[in-house]
Amino acid sequence: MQLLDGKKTSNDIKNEIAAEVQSIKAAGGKVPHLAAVLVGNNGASLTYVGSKVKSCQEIGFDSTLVSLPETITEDELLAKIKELNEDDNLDGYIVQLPLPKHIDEQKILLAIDPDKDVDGFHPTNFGRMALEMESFIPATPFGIMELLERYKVETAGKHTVVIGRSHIVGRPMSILMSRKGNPGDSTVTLTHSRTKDLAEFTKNADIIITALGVPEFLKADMVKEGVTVIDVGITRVEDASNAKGYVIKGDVDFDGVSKKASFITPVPGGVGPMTIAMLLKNTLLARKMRSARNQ
Ligand SMILES: Nc1nc(=O)c2c([nH]1)NC[C@@H]1CN(c3ccc(C(=O)N[C@@H](CCC(=O)O)C(=O)O)cc3)C=[N+]21
Repeated sequence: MQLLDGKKTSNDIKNEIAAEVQSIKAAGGKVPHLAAVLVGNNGASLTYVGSKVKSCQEIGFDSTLVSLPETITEDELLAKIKELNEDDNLDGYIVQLPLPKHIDEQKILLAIDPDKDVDGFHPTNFGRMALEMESFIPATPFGIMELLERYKVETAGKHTVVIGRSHIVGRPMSILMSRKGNPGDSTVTLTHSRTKDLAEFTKNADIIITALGVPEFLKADMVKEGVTVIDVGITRVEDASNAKGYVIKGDVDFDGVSKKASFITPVPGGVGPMTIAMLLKNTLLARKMRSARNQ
């Protein structure tokens, strides 16, 4: 069994990006600038946005945290987005999800300039991804593709089963794995909450990518020998014995499934850290695209 070490790989990627930032600086260019918009103060969101800002500092990016009150109206948020779109000093930004219920998420995502949409959530970027054109690829699926590539997991002709059809993980993942190329060229089954006999699919899968949010859902008797398992689940489970008051659980019963797997991601330290690294990679791409357009 080979562990797909997201923590180590994300550090490698961050070092590669940091080196590129140094050469941009040496050539007198502008360093990439990422902004994160955070509405309200959900605990998990604060943690993620915090580590995004910290990572920017580590690798020499400029970063801006736009912190807005939970009570902000949709129009006020749209005005803020217009401002970010027009800011010539900004290469890319993300609007941290989920947003408060009184705000229409789709309306917000549509307002983001696709050239600054480093999350790759705008329909333009999603469409470009599906059509195998150059685009920003959503950071979590992008991170999974990068892990598969760096660890040389064979995907061509393999049966990939994706669990979960969310717009930010499951659906894009199913598209990316079916695209031409390496990683890719996979035969994909996208399963979800209405799927009957899920285990009949997972038992026949060469690669399982699970983004469900149900702790330890995938058990050893649901997978075949030699399977590759990518665990995108991160659920905070209360645990008084832990200093933080919670532990993070993935969708996979790691102890059981890892005994049968050829490759497997841990949680934490798997897909999560890769997500941040690939967001930085998208921001670097955004900067290069802007400088090619002479801005
Ligand atoms: N617009 C937007 N873009 C996102 O990319 C986005 C988002 N909204 N909303 C929430 C999800 C979730 N997400 C994670 C990022 C890093 C870790 C991560 O680094 N996890 C660590 C553990 C971190 C912890 O202690 O909680 C790990 O798995 O090792 C997890 C989850 C990005 N998301």
